[in-house]
Amino acid sequence: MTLDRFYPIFDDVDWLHRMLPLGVKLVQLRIKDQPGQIVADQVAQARDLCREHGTTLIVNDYWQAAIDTGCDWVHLGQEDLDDADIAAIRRAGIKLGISTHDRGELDRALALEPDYVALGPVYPTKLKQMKWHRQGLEKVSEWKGLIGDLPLVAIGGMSVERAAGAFEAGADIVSVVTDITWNDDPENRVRDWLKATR
Ligand SMILES: Cc1ncc(COP(=O)(O)OP(=O)(O)O)c(N)n1
Ligand SMILES: Cc1ncsc1CCOP(=O)(O)O
Ligand SMILES: [Mg+2]
Repeated sequence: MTLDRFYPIFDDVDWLHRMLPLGVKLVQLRIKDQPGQIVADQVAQARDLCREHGTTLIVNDYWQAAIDTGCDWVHLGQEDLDDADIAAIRRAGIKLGISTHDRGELDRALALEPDYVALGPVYPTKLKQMKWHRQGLEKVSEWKGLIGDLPLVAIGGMSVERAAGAFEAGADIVSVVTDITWNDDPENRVRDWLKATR
């Protein structure tokens, strides 16, 4: 299993309807602050759409919805791990990506045998307030040295222009939100990302 190098994140399945036809092959559905039924509907729609397009879907946070709808991947942060039933996720055959920000978190993640590790924010992010301001490319290289063959996702303040540097530093995959969703022409930005990561 090889994940695509371009890993955009969207907060609603409407974005997937727009972006998957352009050739996105790896995507995260990151829903926040929605009632359970909306989450379940969105995840089920995203699953079907991703199957149609041959795209790998990663469900953020909502691991139970991912199990219930037969999804293949979830992404969990450190706080999500406090409540998640990792054994149930694994019993369902679901693969797992985990966020990390420091060595303690990386050790905790590695003990769970994740299918990828994410490091962020590589650059400052405008998406959300975080305890960490900027990890830098040096930390991307350090993380790659520590995790070896396990795929490393670089996230936080990433842009088309910054992607090559992250790959050179050791990232296998670059993940991005606002460089696309806050762009005046998100479709065109995705086309640029696809060119830069193929
Ligand atoms: C690829 C990727 N990396 C990191 C995150 C952040 O996850 P988390 O720390 O749980 O924060 P939220 O995204 O849930 O706010 C991610 N979603 N994806
Ligand atoms: C969810 C998350 N986790 C670490 S950085 C980040 C935000 C990424 O958003 P952007 O690509 O807009 O900086
Ligand atoms: Mg989370």
